[in-house]
Amino acid sequence: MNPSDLRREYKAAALDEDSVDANPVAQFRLWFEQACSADLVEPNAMSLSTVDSEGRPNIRTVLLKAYDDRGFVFYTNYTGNKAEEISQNTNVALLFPWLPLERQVKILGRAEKVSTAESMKYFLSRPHGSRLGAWVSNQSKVISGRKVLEMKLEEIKRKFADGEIPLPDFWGGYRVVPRLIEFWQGRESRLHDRIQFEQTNDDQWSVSRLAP
Ligand SMILES: Cc1cc2nc3c(=O)[nH]c(=O)nc-3n(C[C@H](O)[C@H](O)[C@H](O)COP(=O)(O)O)c2cc1C
Repeated sequence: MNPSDLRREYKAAALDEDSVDANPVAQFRLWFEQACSADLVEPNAMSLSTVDSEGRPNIRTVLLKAYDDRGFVFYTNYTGNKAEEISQNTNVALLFPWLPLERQVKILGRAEKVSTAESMKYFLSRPHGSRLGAWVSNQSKVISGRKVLEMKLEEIKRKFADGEIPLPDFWGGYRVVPRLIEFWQGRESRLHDRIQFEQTNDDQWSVSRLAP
């Protein structure tokens, strides 16, 4: 298939300054609920972009696990590449590609670790296998083969055979505190709607429409 032959008009919906919620987190909630109701695969999947110490970007998918006016939370290993990059530069970007709804949401902000209590609460809510998995994976490190993971899993199972699986001290959440949130709704003839919220100095949100 030639990618230049792939073409589709976006006609599903519109977004304008009058109908958008004045609070971008409330607007996010509306679209997130619609993404969940539309049965999208992993509606909470988002691309997370970081930069390394030399300003080179990196990207990967993570899962949104909580959000409110304070920001957008995901969980990960605190020793992997993304954590290393965040420790050097807290500026990150998130992107939700809700393509069947002809929508994307972009969030720019600063990543900060959530409290241990918050990570603990989430960790204990995870299924048994996921809790074991957090202990097994030395995230982002080169390993000689899958066997390494399987052997480590057996070791960890033996170690915690008699009780609860505790929160590893190298695992937890980050909250992305937003300074900019953009809602993109596809429209006909590529004249898409882009409504951008930007944080002002007095903690308010200023709203603008951007050209597509
Ligand atoms: C659908 C999907 C969901 C994912 N969710 C997470 C997640 O919530 N946390 C995480 O650490 N990695 C998650 N991953 C794996 C990451 O994309 C990535 O491979 C991993 O975090 C290592 O990234 P890093 O080496 O840049 O630190 C997910 C991958 C996919 C495809």
